Amino acid sequence: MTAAIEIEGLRKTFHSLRHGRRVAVDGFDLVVGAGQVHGFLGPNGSGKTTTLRALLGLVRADGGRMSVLGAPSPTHLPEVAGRVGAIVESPQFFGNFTAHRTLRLLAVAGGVPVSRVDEVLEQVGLRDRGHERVKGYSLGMKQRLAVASALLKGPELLILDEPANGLDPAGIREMRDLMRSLAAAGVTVLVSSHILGEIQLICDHVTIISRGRRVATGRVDEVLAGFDQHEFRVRVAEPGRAADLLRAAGLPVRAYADHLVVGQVSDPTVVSRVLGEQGLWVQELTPLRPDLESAFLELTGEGAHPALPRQVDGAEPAHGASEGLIDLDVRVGRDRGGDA
Ligand SMILES: Nc1ncnc2c1ncn2[C@@H]1O[C@H](COP(=O)(O)OP(=O)(O)OP(=O)(O)O)[C@@H](O)[C@H]1O
Repeated sequence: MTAAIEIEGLRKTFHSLRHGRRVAVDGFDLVVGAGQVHGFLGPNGSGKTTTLRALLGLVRADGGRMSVLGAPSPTHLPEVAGRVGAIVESPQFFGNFTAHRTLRLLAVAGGVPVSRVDEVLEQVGLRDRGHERVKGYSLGMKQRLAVASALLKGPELLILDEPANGLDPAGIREMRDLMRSLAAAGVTVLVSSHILGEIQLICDHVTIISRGRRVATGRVDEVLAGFDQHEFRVRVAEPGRAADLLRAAGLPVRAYADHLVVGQVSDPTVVSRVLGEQGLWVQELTPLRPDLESAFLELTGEGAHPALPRQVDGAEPAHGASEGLIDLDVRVGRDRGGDA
């Protein structure tokens, strides 16, 4: 697998008079294969933005090795900068400019043919509104304009930090469709988010960070498989008696108002046979698949279950580069200051 992004052992600690020492990223590893749509998940403050900023040379890492499209980062980023689009936090645009004018200026500044402006406006679904002033745009439209600006140079790798942040459900759906169409066009996408349902719908791979460390990585279905407890929802007349029978057969059972949840079911016919043999006919027998949200909550500490693995991470570490700061054409939003 060709890696579009490799991070190995990234470390970053912030020091400030007000908050003292704050370890943001603590030996973090990430590998994004070319062609993947890779979700980068973590709770607030877990180190996602710091990781992306370090990768893009916007903050100096304390240690670790990184590469982008094979180029050691940040030292050799300029060599691949033209092939990478990135949006780290919400970019600011001049409200009095139209999207068209904004993009035209960015195209000229970036040495990109201005004919790209209409193409990217079309790509993000803003072509009809491209001659309106940005100050009249919804948040979702501004986010799409940000993506359009990152697409101007036709990047093969797109890095998006929380693109769905603050969007309403319609805006999130638009962003999801946009990312899907980019993926279909062969763009590798790394997208950070804490909106898990969206990530599950969009991404084929996922890496989960908690307190600056990777706690899971892999294909979404592989990560979820680690959390499959083979549970089934069972509806049956006389649920009390059914629960006793199933427990006597050695299966863990949780009773709810109108159904039972039976665990460790490797073969569902066992459930129907145990109950059917005693004249209890099963009305519903539905597998309960783990979703990314429950896996995330287990891995990041909230709702942790002692019986579940805390670490489902079996990936190989990445190999990358050294340190130093460079200037990369990245759309950056609010800067929280601190040491860089
Ligand atoms: N410039 C800075 N100065 C001091 N501390 C910082 C700075 N940037 C980040 N931090 C701290 O580093 C930790 C990780 O923050 P980071 O923004 O990387 O997390 P995140 O996962 O992106 O969270 P969110 O989803 O809330 O943006 C937090 O404790 C944060 O307060």
